[in-house]
Amino acid sequence: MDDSQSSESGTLASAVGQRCGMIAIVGRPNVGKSTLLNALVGQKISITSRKAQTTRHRITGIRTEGDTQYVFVDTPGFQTKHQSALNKSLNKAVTGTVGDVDLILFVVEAGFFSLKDAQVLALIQGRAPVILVANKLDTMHRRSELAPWLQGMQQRHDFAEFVPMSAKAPKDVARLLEICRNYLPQQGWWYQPDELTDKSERFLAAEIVREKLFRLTGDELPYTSTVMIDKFDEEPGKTASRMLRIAASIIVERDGHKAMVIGERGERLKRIGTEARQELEKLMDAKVFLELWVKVRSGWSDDAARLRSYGYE
Ligand SMILES: Nc1nc2c(ncn2[C@@H]2O[C@H](COP(=O)(O)OP(=O)(O)OP(=O)(O)O)[C@@H](O)[C@H]2O)c(=O)[nH]1
Repeated sequence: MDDSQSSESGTLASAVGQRCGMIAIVGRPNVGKSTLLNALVGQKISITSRKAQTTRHRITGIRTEGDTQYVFVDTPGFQTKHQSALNKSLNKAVTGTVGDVDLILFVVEAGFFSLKDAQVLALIQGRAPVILVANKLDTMHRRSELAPWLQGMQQRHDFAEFVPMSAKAPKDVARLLEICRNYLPQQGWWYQPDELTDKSERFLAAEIVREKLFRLTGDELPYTSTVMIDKFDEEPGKTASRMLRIAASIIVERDGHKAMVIGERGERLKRIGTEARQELEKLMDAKVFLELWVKVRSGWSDDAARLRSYGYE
């Protein structure tokens, strides 16, 4: 057997028996989508909060377990308007392969079904198989009401399965993962098995800067503006805590947008940097040094506007 043959069969051999597919997690705000996603992926990759609507963007998490690679999408009400560069590129990679998701986890609170839940359910009719995840089971006081409630739910949609559970109970999460596996096609993995480590933090850094950028500029800034992470280095710390050096570029279309982002005497950019740094430190449990640049896409003139936001400010 010559070299080319052996490497080819090596690739095939590695894909045999593998499963891989895309799973969308949908539901109205506050039902626990982010909590579930984090638990399924096994790492904090999505921002959770008691406040509704904290998930602004689609964040994809990848979990590789045994023979299966699960690619998760967190989609608040199928919002597509504020898509990040990350998600666009991930989506491109993924849609090229499958066209659509393989499985939808429709998350509701066990025992409840509101108009908002119905609106989300209407969006997913006729798509991939849908599993009803009846989350927050731990908060349901009368368990005897579960069976009739589930029966009522079956009238609303031809759900593939019902999974009453709590996203906060690891055993429930492991069971859900096993169930999901059955819906993923047999095909080779799209990502490295260890993907979702440094990279996801890098992605997350861009998401957070982006979130602060849009929140602090209001509706003024066009959504064509993007954030790119130029540097994401972990420094070997002298102390036990981690130390991250992150440099990011906010890329805008026009000089006028650049001025808008920078604000008067650099105030707005400074605030974006400070708020992003504080949140990153909390999420990544690290001391963060964040450097932000504002660049105009045409020409990439990165002359002015640099902000250093040091951890010891
Ligand atoms: N008791 C209990 N609380 C849960 C469970 N899952 C999530 N929560 C809580 O519900 C709240 C909302 O959870 P999130 O994961 O942020 O909800 P979300 O659906 O992502 O919300 P949006 O980002 O607004 O779309 C948080 O306070 C979670 O801690 C659960 O199984 N049991």
